[in-house]
This record gives sequence, C-alpha cells and structure tokens, in this order.
Amino acid sequence: MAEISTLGVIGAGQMGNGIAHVAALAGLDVVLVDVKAEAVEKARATIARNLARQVSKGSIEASARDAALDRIRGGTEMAALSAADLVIEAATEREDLKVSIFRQVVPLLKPEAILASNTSSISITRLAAVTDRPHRFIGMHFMNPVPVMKLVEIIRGIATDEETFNAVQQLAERMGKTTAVAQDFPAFIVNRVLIPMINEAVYALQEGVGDVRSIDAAMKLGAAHPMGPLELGDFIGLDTCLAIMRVLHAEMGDSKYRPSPLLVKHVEAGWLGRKSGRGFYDYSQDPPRPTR
Ligand SMILES: CC(=O)CC(=O)SCCNC(=O)CCNC(=O)[C@H](O)C(C)(C)COP(=O)(O)OP(=O)(O)OC[C@H]1O[C@@H](n2cnc3c(N)ncnc32)[C@H](O)[C@@H]1OP(=O)(O)O
Ligand SMILES: NC(=O)C1=CN([C@@H]2O[C@H](COP(=O)(O)OP(=O)(O)OC[C@H]3O[C@@H](n4cnc5c(N)ncnc54)[C@H](OP(=O)(O)O)[C@@H]3O)[C@@H](O)[C@H]2O)C=CC1
Repeated sequence: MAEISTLGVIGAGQMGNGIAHVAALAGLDVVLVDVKAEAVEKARATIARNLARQVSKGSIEASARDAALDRIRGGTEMAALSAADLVIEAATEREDLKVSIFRQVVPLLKPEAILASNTSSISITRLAAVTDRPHRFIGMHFMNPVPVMKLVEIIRGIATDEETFNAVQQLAERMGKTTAVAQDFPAFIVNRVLIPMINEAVYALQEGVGDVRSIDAAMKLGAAHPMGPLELGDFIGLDTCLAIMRVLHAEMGDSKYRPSPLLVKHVEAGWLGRKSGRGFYDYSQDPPRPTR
C-alpha cells in the first residue's frame, strides 16, 4: 500500500482539531471537514493557539508551526475528501450520525482509501458494514488532548485486513503515538474502564458521598489522577460520556453500566462541560467554580 500522505478528518470539534494538528506536524496534508464553517474556523484558531504554545515551550520550531498550518485545508464540502488516502471520522458520538456520514462519504473516496472512526464506544464492525470497504475500515481512537496524550487505540472490525491494520499502526507511530490493540467490544479498553469510573463519581455526587471539590480532590491527591473524575467528565464532554455509558449498558446488558440520572440530567439541560461553559463546574468563572 502506498504511504498515507493526505489525511481527511470529518468533524472539527476538540478531537478533529487535535488529530489535524498532530497529523500536519507529522508532515501530512490535512483536509478538515465539518457541517459548519464556524466549526472549521474555530478549529483553525485552536490549532494555531496550541501550536503557538508548543513554540513558546520550545517543543517545536516556529517554522514547523507555520508549515503545519499551511498543510491544513478546511471547509464544509465533503467532496474535498476525494484527495485523501485515509479519512478519520471524528464527528459527534451518535451511531445514526456516523452511519449517515459514511454513506455520504463512501462514493466520494478513492477506491483504495482507508476509512477510520475515532468513535469512543461504537462497534467498528457495525460501522464498517455500511461502507463498501469493510476490509479497509478500522477504529483509530485518539485520546484527548490529542497533541499531549501518547496513546492511540487500534480496533480491527471483523473484516479489517492486515494491510489496513499495518498502514494505520505505522501512521499512528509516524504521528508520535504509541498504539494499543483492542478487540471490537463496546467502548474498547480505555473507555471500558475510564467512563464507568466517571459515571461512578457522578453517582457519588448524586448520593452526597462528597461534593464536586471533594470528589475531584480525593481522586487527584488520593489516586494520583491528573484530573478529578468530574473535571475529566467536563473535559471529555458529558454528552460523550453519557453516549458511551448508553452503549455499554445496552450492549453488555449489565445494570452495572446504567448511566447516573444526574449525568442524564446534565446532558438534558445542555450542561455538557467545558464546551458548553457549564458542567460539574461553571467555566464563566476563573478558576472554574464547582456547581455542587
Ligand atoms: C473519551 C475518550 O474516548 C478517550 C479519552 O480521550 S479519555 C481522556 C483522556 N485524557 C485524560 O485523561 C487527560 C487527563 N489530564 C491530563 O493528562 C492533564 O490534566 C492535561 C495534559 C490535560 C493538562 O495537564 P496540566 O499539567 O494540567 O496542564 P498544562 O501544564 O497546561 O499542560 C501540560 C502540557 O501539555 C501541553 N498541552 C496541554 N494541552 C495542549 C493542547 N491542546 N495542545 C498542545 N499542547 C497542550 C502543555 O503545553 C504542557 O506542555 P509541557 O509539558 O511541554 O509544558
Ligand atoms: N471528547 C473526547 O475526550 C474524546 C472523543 N472521542 C470521540 O471523537 C468523536 C468527536 O468527539 P469530540 O471531538 O469530543 O466532539 P465535539 O462535540 O467536540 O465535535 C464533534 C464535531 O462534529 C461535528 N459534526 C456533527 N455532525 C457532523 C457531520 N454530519 N459532518 C461533519 N461534522 C459533524 C459537530 O458539529 P456541531 O457542533 O455543529 O454538532 C462538531 O463540530 C466522538 O465520536 C467521540 O466519542 C474520542 C476520544 C476522546
């Protein structure tokens, strides 16, 4: 298989912008597509800010920042993905949405292009089955924030071939990441362990075991986590955390995965965490103020 030189990214949210950032720094040409032009503009600004931070910390040269920014093209036209050797889908964590994106994108792609999903929980085999190329479809699961976190989980669907697996593993390494291979089970490895922990922290909050500050301090200082579980839930996005718990609950059929009603309420209220300005913390204050 020819080397991957052009990467398509669908979804210019926090994961899409991080993937575009790291890929462009690694020398790939990047096409970043979102339904909203504002999302692409915001992603460009975020990438420029994060690259500038890396320059000021001395981890990259200013020339590398400029070259990376030049390599990223963005827009709302899916047709731009026809140039891509690999397309990574990083849109909202909803299976119906991802299925409709794959159906729309497949006719536009080169026949040999690989399709990957950055899904946090959804079956790779099921997503692959709606495309014309299940053998060239794979899970490529980056961690947030992408420029900082070392891991990419790689998940083969039942039909994924070795050539695709090897190409994606090599690309992850070229992007400076370490890979862990997970089987295609709900939420794979990281989120099978991490998201039920966050959900449990929300239960602890709901039951009054501790308030937001105590729960986060307990896990930071008592278990050496870099962020407390409620702060981390806000960082990931509470809508994404709930979507993952719902996949685990439905597909594992075990009540231990039931989402906390307080988590459900937050999402219903539109309190999605940092991205909406309020979650378990209120981000209109500096430093953010716990809400309970
Ligand atoms: C839901 C899923 O499907 C899967 C997931 O992703 S689950 C979530 C996984 N992620 C985590 O668990 C993150 C946990 N949190 C952390 O590791 C840390 O709090 C953090 C890395 C986010 C921030 O660390 P911190 O020490 O509090 O902040 P800060 O000092 O600002 O940043 C640490 C470094 O990262 C860099 N950094 C932070 N965010 C960055 C970004 N978006 N882009 C580039 N660099 C960034 C900083 O510049 C800094 O670099 P140096 O070490 O060179 O100084
Ligand atoms: N957040 C995290 O920590 C992690 C998330 N993931 C996964 O990555 C994916 C993206 O998550 P994240 O970046 O956090 O989510 P965000 O909500 O930050 O971004 C999702 C983006 O996708 C856009 N979008 C929605 N529909 C479409 C469409 N039809 N075509 C193109 N773009 C679309 C959204 O636009 P709009 O805002 O208009 O709806 C938004 O800009 C999810 O599958 C998630 O589970 C994986 C690892 C970590």
